Amino acid sequence: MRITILQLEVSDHEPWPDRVDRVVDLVASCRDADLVVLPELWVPGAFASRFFAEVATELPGPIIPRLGAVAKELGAFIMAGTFIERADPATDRIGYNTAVLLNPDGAIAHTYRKVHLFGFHEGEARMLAAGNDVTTCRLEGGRMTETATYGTSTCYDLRFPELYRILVDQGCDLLVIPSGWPAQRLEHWRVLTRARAIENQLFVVACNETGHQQGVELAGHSVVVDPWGQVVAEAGAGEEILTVDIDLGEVPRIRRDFPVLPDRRFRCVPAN
Ligand SMILES: NC(=O)CCC(=O)C(=O)O
Repeated sequence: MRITILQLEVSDHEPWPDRVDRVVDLVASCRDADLVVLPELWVPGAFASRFFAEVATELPGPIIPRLGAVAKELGAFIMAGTFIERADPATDRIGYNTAVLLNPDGAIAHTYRKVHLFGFHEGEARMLAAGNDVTTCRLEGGRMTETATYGTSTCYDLRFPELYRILVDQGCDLLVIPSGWPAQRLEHWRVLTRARAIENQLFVVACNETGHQQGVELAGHSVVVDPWGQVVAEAGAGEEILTVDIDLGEVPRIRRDFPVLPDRRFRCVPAN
């Protein structure tokens, strides 16, 4: 399976409508990918909370159909990153931080509302509503010759390992993590992406932003980690397109040869 990560520069100096046009063109250039992956909240910027209300939309909104048309043209899945999905106006929250997967027909195949909101009472933690559902989606068709069980989580979720056990219990072998992770905590990113791959014995595809938003420097260093915890490919600090071929057959091989998961003793229950 060929995966292309678009590690986008998302900086305050670029007006977001310009970025949307630029990114749609970039995605359209990914001609040989089975799956194209975009980062978290790349339209406003993960830390550019002053734009959240302005870009909030019901799904699909104006941008996702443009990417859907590209998915159809490429015959590829597009993990379109995350969007501010407008919430019920009766609540005091603008919306959800929602990850959207498009299938090769250009339709929405899966959504995931970020469960753990970042900011400790500021930023998205104050402005957005948390999701509760953790589900997987089968990837087959399009250009793909194999099938994957796709699961996703968003950025800060990486710090909560119990979420990933729910995905593993649903057969997840490909974990895609759109992110807006700051440079200040790059070493946490490196350790946690590998830890999630090792403990769950699956592929981790983590797509980060780069650039500067509201005084925060984003780390870049998007990464693909195999189910043994080895880094298959890692981007640098700037905007970059990273293409990698993975063999999903490694997941059942490693789970068979080093069968850690059946030794689990505890199961997770939602905290609230
Ligand atoms: N966008 C985010 O969720 C940022 C998470 C973060 O900075 C951290 O976990 O550290």
